[in-house]
Amino acid sequence: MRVGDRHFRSIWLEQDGWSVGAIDQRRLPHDFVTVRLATSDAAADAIRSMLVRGAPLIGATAAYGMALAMRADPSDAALDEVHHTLIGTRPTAINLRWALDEMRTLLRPLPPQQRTAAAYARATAIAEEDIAINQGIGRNGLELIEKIAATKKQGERINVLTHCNAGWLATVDWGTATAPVYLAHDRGHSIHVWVDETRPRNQGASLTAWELGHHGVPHTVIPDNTGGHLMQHGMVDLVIVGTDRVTADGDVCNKIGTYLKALAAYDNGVPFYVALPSPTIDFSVADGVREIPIEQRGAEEVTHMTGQTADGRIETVRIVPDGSPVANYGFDVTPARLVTGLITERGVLKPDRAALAAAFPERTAAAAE
Ligand SMILES: CSC[C@H]1O[C@H](OP(=O)(O)O)[C@H](O)[C@@H]1O
Repeated sequence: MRVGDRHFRSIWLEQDGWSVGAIDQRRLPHDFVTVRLATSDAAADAIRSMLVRGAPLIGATAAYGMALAMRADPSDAALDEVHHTLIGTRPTAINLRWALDEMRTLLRPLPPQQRTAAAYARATAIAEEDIAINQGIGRNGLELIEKIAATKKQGERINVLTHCNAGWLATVDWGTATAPVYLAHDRGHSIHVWVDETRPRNQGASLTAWELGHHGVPHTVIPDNTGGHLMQHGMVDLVIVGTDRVTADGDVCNKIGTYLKALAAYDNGVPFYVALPSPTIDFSVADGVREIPIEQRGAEEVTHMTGQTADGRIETVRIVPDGSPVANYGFDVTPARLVTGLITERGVLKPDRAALAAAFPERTAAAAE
């Protein structure tokens, strides 16, 4: 998407045809820095450190990581080792496992000498597919926004609330939750986004606000605890969030705090939508609260904050007393009963097994094998 007068994706194949470029999202919003990943270990470190983050993007990065590994050593042992290394980087987003299993299923039967070219072709296809899927999500979500626009006076603002970053930075391009917003804005609708800052890593304040600002979308950054108040006062027309894993029964795992937004939305009759590409559906699990592994990240993400001083220096400061214990759960699960609809590339679906199976029969067949 747009960064000033240039267009970027979140990940790309470099001119050399084999190394991988990515935006260092840890440096945003203060510095726009790109990096070149030249080994599968560098790809794994990029995922672990959240240099790249967002369910679809870590899947695409892992796919390219396997291609980098095959370029270095296309043996069976190397294939198994890189699959094991990459799948262990982050446990919650199912896109990571989906992409790695796709790659291994493709590569395993091939003679080693054919694996590198096949790996790069499939990794590139996964990235291109993500863009096309997100454009489909955008079109299907736009219909929801335009239905709301039709109930408002000419030019009256449509207010969307989102949590964390499910924007183009969380995918290869366009984003999931933001794709309908970008399309609505580009079509001239008066759309505004309440952006949850999303403690502790502040993906909303640092990434979603940065994205929307570069695209010219009106937005307001709010502390995480504000959404319920806004909904009580009729200031939110709909909530659209992303997700890291949706179960066969429609439970939604997403950034910590999403469940609380869903409860507030349910209590105030605000439509709560989740935007997702089909690789985010995990047909092998039903009960999200009990079956989805929730990543716990380091205490330093809670005890410290990083920001920019008035004279432009980047500083990290402690905000929690030394010695105070910390819990840092990265995700939570919103039960399907709190979800109004799932915005997918194949339409807006009810959050239930029958709707998901009907929309994606090929995925349910594969899960049954
Ligand atoms: C389009 S999926 C984005 C999803 O991923 C984020 O998690 P993280 O920033 O930790 O990778 C968050 O849960 C977003 O909703």
